[in-house]
Amino acid sequence: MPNKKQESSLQAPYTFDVEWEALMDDKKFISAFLSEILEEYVVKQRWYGGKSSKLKYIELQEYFRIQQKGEVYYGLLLEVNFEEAFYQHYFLPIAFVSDESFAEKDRILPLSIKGQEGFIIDALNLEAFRKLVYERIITAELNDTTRVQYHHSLNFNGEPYESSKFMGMEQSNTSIIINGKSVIKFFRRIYADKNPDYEMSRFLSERKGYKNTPPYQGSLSIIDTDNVSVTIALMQELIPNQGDAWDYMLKELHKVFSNLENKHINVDHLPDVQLFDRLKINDVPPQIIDWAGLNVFLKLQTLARRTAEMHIALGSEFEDTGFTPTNFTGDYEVWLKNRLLYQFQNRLNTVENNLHRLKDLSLDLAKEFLERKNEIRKRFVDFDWTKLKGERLRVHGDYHLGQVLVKDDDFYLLDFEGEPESTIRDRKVKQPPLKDVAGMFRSFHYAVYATIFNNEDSYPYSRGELFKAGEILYRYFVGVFMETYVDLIQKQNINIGYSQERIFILKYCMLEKAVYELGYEMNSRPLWAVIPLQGIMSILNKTN
Ligand SMILES: Nc1ncnc2c1ncn2[C@@H]1O[C@H](COP(=O)(O)OP(=O)(O)O)[C@@H](O)[C@H]1O
Ligand SMILES: O=P(O)(O)O[C@H]1O[C@H](CO)[C@@H](O[C@H]2O[C@H](CO)[C@@H](O)[C@H](O)[C@H]2O)[C@H](O)[C@H]1O
Repeated sequence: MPNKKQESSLQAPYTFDVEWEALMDDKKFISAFLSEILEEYVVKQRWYGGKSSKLKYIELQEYFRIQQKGEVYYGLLLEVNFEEAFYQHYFLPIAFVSDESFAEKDRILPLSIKGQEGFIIDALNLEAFRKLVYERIITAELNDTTRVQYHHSLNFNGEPYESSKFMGMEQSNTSIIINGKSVIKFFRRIYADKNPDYEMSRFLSERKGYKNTPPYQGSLSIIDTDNVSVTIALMQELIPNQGDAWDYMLKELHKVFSNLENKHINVDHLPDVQLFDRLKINDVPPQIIDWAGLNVFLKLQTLARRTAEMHIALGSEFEDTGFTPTNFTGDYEVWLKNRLLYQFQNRLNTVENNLHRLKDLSLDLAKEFLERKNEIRKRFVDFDWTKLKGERLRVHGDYHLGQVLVKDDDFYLLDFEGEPESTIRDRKVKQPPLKDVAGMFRSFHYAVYATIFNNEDSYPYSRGELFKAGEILYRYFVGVFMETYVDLIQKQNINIGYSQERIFILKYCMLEKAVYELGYEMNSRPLWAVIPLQGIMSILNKTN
């Protein structure tokens, strides 16, 4: 493939004799802007997901105008090409400002156009831009047939714009809070399709009236040159909250582990239970309730109820083929195995190449992971669709405690974009709903081990005892969640399979998730790789 990197042609001070409205048609500007300016700018952004690969060149895939009453901004769709022979698309909205005080952050380029000095900046920094997008959404025509399409839900009457600010959370997209009541999430990584977050948000809240996700309010999408609708932004109601369920769980677990000492608990005397056994609260032994407290189990029941209700809504569609439930098939089996074996090979390579970055327990577990590769591979191959009687549905796809907001005594489910590594098509494939449940169980396991590793010194127990107590607690969490989830979903006639099928799918999906997580952690926070490694071994070592 020819290297498209352009020769340097843009000289500071960057001066152009065209209006801002015509700048994007200036080929000299475009080629220099992409190769000299954006290549440096993009790689430094929090939202840029190509940091572990080598950028080759950037192309402008397309651009569109975001405009109102003579006020013009450009939405750029950038195609970032990598030396490793793949590419990613990113959305970057740009504005030209002549007042330096508007260009304090995310300044991309100083330039002079038609004698007017100023800066190109990321338009999201500009209140006028955020206001414009909000106003265009709330005043959108019902059937917008233009290329840049704004949409608002008929359930939503947008109030006049008053204020906006960045959400300010650690996130891979960029969310803006409007009037303290709405959130507009501008997707940064763009796929040539409707974003699953948009599709699921609209389907669940607008079409099915599911209450425990932020109601869909509106969106911005473009019709690209191939006539495909590409989601650029999603607007939802802001849910006032007390943080996410991950932080909530870590606080609860710290109390539970501290109780080991406070309540003089001998870990060897804690009653145990089989993983996946269904438990009503009354089935949880008094010693366990005394140790962990009743509240956390009640909360898990609520979370299980909200999860089941989400799947009941997702399984109740009979018209829109993107959502209608379906069965297991041979094609699904081939797709699944190909994907998982490819992912597993990638994880083996990542671990092999990064062993030098691991030590102590991580290193021991990573070596065991490599030694047991054939056993793991066999588990992935051991999937026979003819034995499975349950349904497949559209699912959350990346369900974990960090995707759940805590509000009073209830939970709200967020971020239906799916696993960041999967292709957009793979994210829309219907899956057993237990895949989400398995994701949540992995998250419980994560939270248990994160609590132990974060606070080990403050619990006067050996690591072996803490692991043992943690695994027991985890099994009770799983059991209580299972009982509420399975009971509710079966009452609503969603077929998640017979008892052995359910356990098979949960184990299969948990191994899949833990292997996925191993790659995620090795790439983003290697110190955490010990948690999925511990999870993989705990799944492999379970005999039943
Ligand atoms: N509608 C909402 N109401 C309240 N907080 C929200 C809402 N949407 C997102 N958030 C907050 O922003 C964070 C990031 O949102 P998320 O959709 O997960 O973005 P990303 O896809 O960029 O990770 C969430 O964890 C949550 O704390
Ligand atoms: O929230 P994202 O959609 O970006 O999901 C990615 O990042 C998650 C971490 O923030 C990662 O989740 C893993 O770590 C969580 C604790 O931080 C834990 O609760 C999850 O169970 C575990 O999978 C997720 O896998 C990744 O896709």
